[in-house]
Amino acid sequence: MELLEVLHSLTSVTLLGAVIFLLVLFFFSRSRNVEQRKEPPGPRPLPLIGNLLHLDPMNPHITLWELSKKFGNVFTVYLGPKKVVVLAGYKTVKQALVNNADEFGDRELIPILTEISQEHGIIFANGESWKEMRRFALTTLKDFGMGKKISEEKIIDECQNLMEVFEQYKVQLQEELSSVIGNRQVRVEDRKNLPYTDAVIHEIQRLANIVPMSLPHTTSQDITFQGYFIKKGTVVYPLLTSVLWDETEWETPLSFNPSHFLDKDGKFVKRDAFMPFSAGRRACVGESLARMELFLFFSILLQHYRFTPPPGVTEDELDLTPTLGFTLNPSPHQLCAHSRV
Ligand code: HEM
Repeated sequence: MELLEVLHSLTSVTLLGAVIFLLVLFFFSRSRNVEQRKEPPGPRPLPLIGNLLHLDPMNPHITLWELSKKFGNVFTVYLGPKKVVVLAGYKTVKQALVNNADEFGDRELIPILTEISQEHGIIFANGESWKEMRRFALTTLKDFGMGKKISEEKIIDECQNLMEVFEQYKVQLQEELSSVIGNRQVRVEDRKNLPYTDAVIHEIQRLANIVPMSLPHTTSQDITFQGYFIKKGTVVYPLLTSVLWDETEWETPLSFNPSHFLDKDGKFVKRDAFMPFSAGRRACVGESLARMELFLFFSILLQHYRFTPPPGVTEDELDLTPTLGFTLNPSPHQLCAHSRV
């Protein structure tokens, strides 16, 4: 009987010891894991709503940009229950999208959109289908004449239609034609001789920042990035606002300054942090076409018209605050176009 009791108490002690041992083991392995898998920091989320209360719904990109100043260039926010890793600043966004293009190159698939597109198309697709469609789109755009004569003619036609619309309002002639362009038709090849116009267009794109959070990416595999562990399938926002307005890259990040793109002799200079079309394997497919359109529309319109606020409104009174939709758009407002010819 006594022997049984001794055995019984021995078993209890052994069991207790084993449990304590396992607990200690679990604790240490967990803390080592946490150490190894340090996740990007971020504001403390609330259950269900996450960090939604931290975000300005009208300007989420601005709030995220401000949060990056507090939590660093790689940080986590919860949009409701959804975890998002935000990448901020030119160097970090470039390191992720260009140097780690494969790991950060998948698109977040939004269920309703994938349902509609059946995962075909380019924007909301991944894998082989995306690769094929992207290649096809780029080839087709090239065949269609992206950057060549055919599309140039089409864009010029469109621009003339737009000018006819202005003409209907019998706009007033007020200023002379730009001395750089003169009276003849502007062509794409004129861009290199119009460094100031080119710099102004770039500066508008930089400051206007029309796709402020790019499009959502996801990680295609686990990755340790700048010392932080990011799990495969995590949604990633490359915060283009923080690139286009990066204080370490631009002399006057928040004010309009075409000199950002001009050297001391007035020649156009490219800037690495000019990334409105994003970068890496998911960068905008339509960049060349969009750049050509912007140049032709802008220079032809300015060649023919001088734009002013409507009578009774000063330039300072114009509300240029953009409205947030899929992209940042100008809010509707009235302008006067005064014919210059
Ligand atoms: C000023 C005009 C434009 C801007 C600022 C712009 C900007 C962007 C940005 C920031 C992205 C996301 C890239 C990323 O996920 O990292 C994108 C993707 C894309 N853009 Fe544009 N875009 C413009 C015009 C166009 C045009 C004219 C086209 C079509 C001809 C186009 C087609 C696309 C496509 C298909 C994608 C998805 C690429 C992919 O997921 O592989 N874009 N664009």
